[in-house]
Amino acid sequence: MSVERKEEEQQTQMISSRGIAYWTMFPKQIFPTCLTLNPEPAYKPGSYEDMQSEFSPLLFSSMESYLTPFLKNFVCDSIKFRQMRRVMHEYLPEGELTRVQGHKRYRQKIISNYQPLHGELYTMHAANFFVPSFLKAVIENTEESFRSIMREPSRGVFTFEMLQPRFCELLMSEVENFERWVHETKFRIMRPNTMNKYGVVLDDFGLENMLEKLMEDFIRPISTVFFPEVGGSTLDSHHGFVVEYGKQRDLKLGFHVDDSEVTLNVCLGKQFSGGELFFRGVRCEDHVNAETQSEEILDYSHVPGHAVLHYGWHRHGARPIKSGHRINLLLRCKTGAKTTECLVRFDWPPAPVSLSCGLVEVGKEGKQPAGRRSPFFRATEVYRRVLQSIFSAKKPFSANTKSFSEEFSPIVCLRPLPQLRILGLKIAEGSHCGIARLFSATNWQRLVLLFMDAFLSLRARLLMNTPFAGAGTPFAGTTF
Ligand SMILES: O=C(O)CCC(=O)C(=O)O
Ligand SMILES: [Fe+2]
Repeated sequence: MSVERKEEEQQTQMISSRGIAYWTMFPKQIFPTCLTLNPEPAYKPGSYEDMQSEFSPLLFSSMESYLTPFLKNFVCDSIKFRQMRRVMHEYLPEGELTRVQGHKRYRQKIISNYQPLHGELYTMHAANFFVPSFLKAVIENTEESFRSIMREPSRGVFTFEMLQPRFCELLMSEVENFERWVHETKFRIMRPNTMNKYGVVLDDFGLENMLEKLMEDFIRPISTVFFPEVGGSTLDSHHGFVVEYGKQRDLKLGFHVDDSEVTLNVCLGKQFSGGELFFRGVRCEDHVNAETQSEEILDYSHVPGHAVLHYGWHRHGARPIKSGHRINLLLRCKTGAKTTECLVRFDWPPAPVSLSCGLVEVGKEGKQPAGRRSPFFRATEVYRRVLQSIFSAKKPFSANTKSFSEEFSPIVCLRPLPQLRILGLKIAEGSHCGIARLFSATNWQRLVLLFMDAFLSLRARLLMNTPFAGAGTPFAGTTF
């Protein structure tokens, strides 16, 4: 019996005991409409921790508020669970599930064979890991406390002392031990990214939970203050690894942007010269090669124990190392991977905006609530990702996202995905453009909800199974 079938039966049995088994037999027929346009803001979703699934329980919780009222009112969580799981499967990109499962097996294989050297690294011991000034600032958790330990040598690049020397030593020694094990067992490991031939992914050999804590309890509070516009307060997934430079290691790192909203880069050691980190301004994907303004130029020399925190889209690279050996801990943090909590509603007029570089800078003259910094919006990137996520599912049109505005504005209806429609979406026309955020989640991408354009009062949403409002009618039926 297939796993799926078996699971289905088990679930049916479980539900039968409550006398409503038949609901689960024909889920699609019974519930052709599963999700609604508007989540209920005050809705309290249930917990899906106990449900066996390939998806994160958080994903189910966050999706629950988008269920139709009919489904939401069901007392039986299994029914909701099944419906949501069905929708996720329907919209999951081909191969994604296989990839995720393959990586899970890869990690399990390492973790069940590799013997850690320093067990104390594997759970968060803040007092042992961080320098007191850093800890104090995070505990106080105010912009002032963070600024009191930080420098901002270039806009959006923050540097501060963070890790205790002993922690750095232990982590480097653990990495060395892991590499020894890899060498001895001839285990084929995946390197942190395509640019590094050396370095290891810390999440792959057991440090995932500790690094998740590092992101949640230490980096997210800081990002909430300094990187709100890219979802700093909702960072919910990370990629943690070390990079190594030196003789018989990587020598430098080319100019690039990270696949992250916010990146933490901390030097662990050891002795070295050269290898400076250089920054050249934040750009969206379409403009990564655009000119650099003089005020965007920053060269930074790494100091062991000291951290740099920056936008993932801040263009940067590392200069060649001249001597010695440099090891850095990298934590690339992303938002929206696990939950849709990042459905941030921009509640102030975002005007004026400019799309000259796809990087929308908002607010110089615009009104902003006190305490908010003038933010960047990676509008082009957001649109691209929204479209890509839709297109890659079924390829309804030739996915030339650049000509999106001519092709689809102002009303978009993705016919081959009849349930998915974006209405009233006006993109990148002239000098005005709304604020749009992609609230993606690994598997939730097909279900992208979204967007608003407060400036133009246009609303664009990705609709699920809701009636088409009719071409030419800006969708204005709802407000956030
Ligand atoms: O070597 C460094 O400090 C930069 C590393 C980096 O930017 C990366 O791995 O993405
Ligand atoms: Fe990087």
